[in-house]
Amino acid sequence: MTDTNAKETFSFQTEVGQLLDIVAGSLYSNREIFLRELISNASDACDKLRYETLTNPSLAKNADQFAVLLAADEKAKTLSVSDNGIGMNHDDLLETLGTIARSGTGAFLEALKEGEKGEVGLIGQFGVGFYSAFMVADSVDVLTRKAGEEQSWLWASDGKGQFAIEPGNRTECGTTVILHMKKDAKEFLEEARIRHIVKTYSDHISFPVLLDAEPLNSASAIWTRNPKEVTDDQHTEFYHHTSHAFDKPWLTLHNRVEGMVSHTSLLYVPSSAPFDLYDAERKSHVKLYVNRVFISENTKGLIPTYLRFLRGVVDSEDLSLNVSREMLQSDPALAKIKTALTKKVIGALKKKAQKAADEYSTFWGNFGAVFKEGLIEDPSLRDRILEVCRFSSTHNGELTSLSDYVERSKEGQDEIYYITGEDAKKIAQSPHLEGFKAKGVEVLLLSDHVDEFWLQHITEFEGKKFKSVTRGATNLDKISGDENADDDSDDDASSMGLNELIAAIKMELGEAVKDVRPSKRLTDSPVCLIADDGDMDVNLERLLKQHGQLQDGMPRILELNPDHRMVKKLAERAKSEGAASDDLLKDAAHLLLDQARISEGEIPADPASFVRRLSAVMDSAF
Ligand SMILES: Nc1ncnc2c1ncn2[C@@H]1O[C@H](COP(=O)(O)OP(=O)(O)OP(=O)(O)O)[C@@H](O)[C@H]1O
Repeated sequence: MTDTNAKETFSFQTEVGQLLDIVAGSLYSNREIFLRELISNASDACDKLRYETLTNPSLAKNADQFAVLLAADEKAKTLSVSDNGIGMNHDDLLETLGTIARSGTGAFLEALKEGEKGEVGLIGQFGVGFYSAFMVADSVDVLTRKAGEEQSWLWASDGKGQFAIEPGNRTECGTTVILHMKKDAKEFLEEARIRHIVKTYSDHISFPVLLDAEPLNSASAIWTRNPKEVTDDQHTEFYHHTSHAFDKPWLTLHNRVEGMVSHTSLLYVPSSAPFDLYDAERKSHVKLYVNRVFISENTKGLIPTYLRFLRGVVDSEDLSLNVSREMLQSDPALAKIKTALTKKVIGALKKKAQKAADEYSTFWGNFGAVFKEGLIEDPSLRDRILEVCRFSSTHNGELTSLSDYVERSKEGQDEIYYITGEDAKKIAQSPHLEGFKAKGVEVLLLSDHVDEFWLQHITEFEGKKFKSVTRGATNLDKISGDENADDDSDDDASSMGLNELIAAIKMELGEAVKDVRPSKRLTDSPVCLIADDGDMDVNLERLLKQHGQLQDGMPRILELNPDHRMVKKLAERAKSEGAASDDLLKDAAHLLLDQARISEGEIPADPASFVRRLSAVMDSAF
């Protein structure tokens, strides 16, 4: 229990202390953003209380009159920001105004650690929330009372390592933040300055922001305005406010849908990837409003998880206000909104991809891996999703669509070739590609984990089957390739001794390989490993092993390049008398297998034996 009469003193969390040192000492030119942050918090508090009053109307007497009040006292040198929102109790104060609550603040500190001191200028972009008050104030008081509770509290700090909490004397719920302004920050007490700051940064706030009872902002939710009347700067401010991001929106989608389930959506695609994009929870971050009433930050069932990079709001008057957040998730109307939004977003991406391929590549670099999850998750929209997917390929350094790939495919080519792996640069160098490159046959280079998985679900595109170049036999002969690049390897395997070499290698390697055979896909490298047609692709096997979902891999097929000088020499040796007891041939069999493994980025199965054999072979060369 808290002793309600005593004044208690606490130390800030270490990171807050560090942050406050930076904030308080900064002669930062954009200090005015402190007001944006405080108004944003006040507006969030009103949103929260308005939601609570849906189920408990007695919580707010003036539920229709939520507002943010600003008051400047030039004599006392104080500026106060008040709201009649949810308020905070003793525990809330301890939890939030003493620790780092917002992700942006943590990111700011990280950037600061990595970067130069000059990066302090980034405060404006990151926004450090409540703590930015200390850029302009010597000390800050917070007088607050939580809705539904009798006790109010006064939090006070000079931002120098400690803060105090004691009982306060507030009669209504809500919060007042009182800033005791620094000498050099008196400008922020001037009416004109305040008016300008609010208009610049907080016009989108949907509650009235009043200075001496005079409204300073439009106080209409930005998404309810005519899209043509919202400027880019206003969008950016709203995007920052609603998503706690600090970049600019790459794409803005503002739509109104009338019909069975009417709704307005204002969605943003960020221009850089948010921190939590790959969090296990895969949360959506689009806020749901019902008839202007804020419902939830992360409503499940509103946005598909593969569009979790979207930010913004959706507001519908056709959802019920009188059900819990959980029940709302299973409302069929919500599912209809989700489908409509998804189609809109994919449609807009398609347009961007067609009209601004360069920009689209940047988007794809940020979010492509997440977006491709939709190929698995959303079978009903698979074709539309596939249409806007882009892939690296051996064609050139640019991304390609599947349709363009198909258009470029060679005569007789009825497959879409791909190679998967973890590192785009490495797979581009893979020996498996040699034969394809020589024939000018394009191969998709797929380096996202998700690629392995959607390829299990989608087997063809425009009548052409997807085919891994690291699995099964290749049929490059039937494809008419580029001039002079045709394979003219000597097929007389027996006269070369190739059959004998293959037999010797098989004998020596035993069950370590599934088969040994001449290769059609190699031109420069002597060997490579291939998965058999029915077996698991090499990269998928590697991924599953990494995640502990697979113990042992399948034996692979070892392919030899019959045109390679070393293979030819070995073949000659295999043909000669005494081959059966030729130690060098035996060592070479193991070394070839290890070499194929190494070229895939793996380590030899038995590194000690590998080194011994390598030494023996090198030794015999001198
Ligand atoms: N006026 C207020 N009324 C009620 N709670 C507030 C108010 N101002 C701040 N808080 C509480 O303090 C917390 C910390 O605020 P701060 O501005 O530092 O970060 P934040 O607003 O949580 O960050 P983000 O903007 O990323 O959500 C808020 O989450 C909120 O719980």
